[in-house]
Amino acid sequence: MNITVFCSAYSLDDRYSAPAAEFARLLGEGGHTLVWGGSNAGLMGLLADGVKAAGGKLVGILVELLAHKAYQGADELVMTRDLAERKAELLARADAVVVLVGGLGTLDEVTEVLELKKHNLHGKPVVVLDTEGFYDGLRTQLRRMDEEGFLPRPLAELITFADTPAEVFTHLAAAS
Ligand SMILES: C/C(=C\CNc1ncnc2c1ncn2[C@@H]1O[C@H](COP(=O)(O)O)[C@@H](O)[C@H]1O)CO
Repeated sequence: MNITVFCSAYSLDDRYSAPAAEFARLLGEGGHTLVWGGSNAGLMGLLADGVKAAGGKLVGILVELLAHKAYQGADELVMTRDLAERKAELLARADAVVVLVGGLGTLDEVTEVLELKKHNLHGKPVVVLDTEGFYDGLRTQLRRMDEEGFLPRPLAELITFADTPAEVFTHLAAAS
């Protein structure tokens, strides 16, 4: 399975990096391919190192403006002209999307994927690994949208949340 992952470009403490490393190991050992932003920065680099060490493949979708942060050792690197083109490519290459902890870049990516799914422009599973309750706020906001009529279809059809790396793969298996 090609699994597109959105996550932080910053180095984070063990609370966040250990579950990301565990997720990377499971992805690689499962024989999956990591599709990601193609950077060696922070959690993105840790993720790629972990997938590679566990025998998985790496497909990096880079953007010209961040080419100097390219991960060395990917199986394939795709250069895109701008962030919009990169987001489209990250989704086009995915069988499923997984979201790890991250900042504005990650939030932008997952929001776009959900908006496209809302309009039935794709039907790919989207699973959030909610490490340390990092996404409690997002969960609350999305639930409120669901309960108060801001979504055209049930939230559960758009996104699922997992508490552990292993649970992410349980959700992905159930969706495929
Ligand atoms: C942090 C530094 C450079 C950032 N380099 C990036 N390289 C590749 N992809 C990136 C980078 N920054 C953001 N992205 C994309 O957004 C997500 C991470 O953003 P966040 O704001 O950290 O959550 C990630 O999924 C990428 O696709 C300087 O060292």
